Amino acid sequence: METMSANYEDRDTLFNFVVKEGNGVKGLIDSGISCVPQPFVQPLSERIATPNGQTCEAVQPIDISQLDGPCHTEVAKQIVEAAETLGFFQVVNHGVSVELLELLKMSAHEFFEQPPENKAVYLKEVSPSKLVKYGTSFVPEKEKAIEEVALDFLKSSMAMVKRIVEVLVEDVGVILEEERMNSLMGTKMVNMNYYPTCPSPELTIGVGRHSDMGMLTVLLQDGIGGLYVKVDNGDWLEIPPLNGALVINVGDTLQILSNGKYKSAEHRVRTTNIGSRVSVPIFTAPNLSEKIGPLPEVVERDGVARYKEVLFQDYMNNFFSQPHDGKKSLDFARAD
Ligand SMILES: O=C(O)CCC(=O)C(=O)O
Ligand SMILES: [Fe+2]
Repeated sequence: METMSANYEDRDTLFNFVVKEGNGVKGLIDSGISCVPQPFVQPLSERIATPNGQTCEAVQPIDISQLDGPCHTEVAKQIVEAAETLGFFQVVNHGVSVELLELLKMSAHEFFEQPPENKAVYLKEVSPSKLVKYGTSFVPEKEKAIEEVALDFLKSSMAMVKRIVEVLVEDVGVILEEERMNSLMGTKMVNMNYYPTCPSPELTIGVGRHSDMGMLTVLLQDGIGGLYVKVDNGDWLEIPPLNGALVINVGDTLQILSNGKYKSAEHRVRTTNIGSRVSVPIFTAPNLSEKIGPLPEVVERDGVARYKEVLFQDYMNNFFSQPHDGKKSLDFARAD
């Protein structure tokens, strides 16, 4: 175990403490540092100076419960437009109980606020489960409570996710067979992110610029704020916390399938000094053996295939082989 006098300016010491020993960035903050160690200081171009972004029409929440009622056309249009422009939107009346969302946020805080030695048993090198890892997931036998809420969240949001994907796919004139739909959404993962209070938020970032690789991401964020999405003109727009709402964003796979119609959104997260923040994303992605490429009907209509067909496993390997760099991940599938 490191002591308070450890030299966190040294990359290796820092890596061992934060990653290998599983103390996380939270452990660093808890050790009493008053400034972000040099290796975490971001180049000017990556820092997020403004505490608040602008908000605009595009982030007004969509009442998804209206999708299968008399306003179907209107609501479907809102979803399609948001997916085509920002690639991000919020939904309310989504069928996931608001009590469950509250419980989830509480459980995430409880999990991360445990002493480091309790969390260390879930580190990926030692975790008893292949699917369950500290930083990405949990140990079912050991963390029954947290596993149950996370699973509930996953289960109760899936119908909504599928419905949104259906609406988006229908709008490009395609009806996917049940089997293909299930293969395209066969990989599901719930993460819990914890952003400790940061002594110098202006120097660093919570999560760097990236896009998500899958179909759609559902994200529960708490009231702290700090999630930004890149707009076409290069500005960053904050997706404001909205109690009871869920954030939905388009991933790379859906951009590829739609031949570029839907925008996998480049996003990033600011840190703050007002309090710790938790967020809980559910990622849906294809089965690893699934081939992904622009849907043939769309290519025919567009007259060009903007992406080539790739095995999702290869897409994912490439995605995780590089550090975050905006939407560079899509280059792997770009047609030459
Ligand atoms: O914490 C957030 O608001 C977003 C996190 C995120 O982008 C991710 O986990 O992929
Ligand atoms: Fe993300």
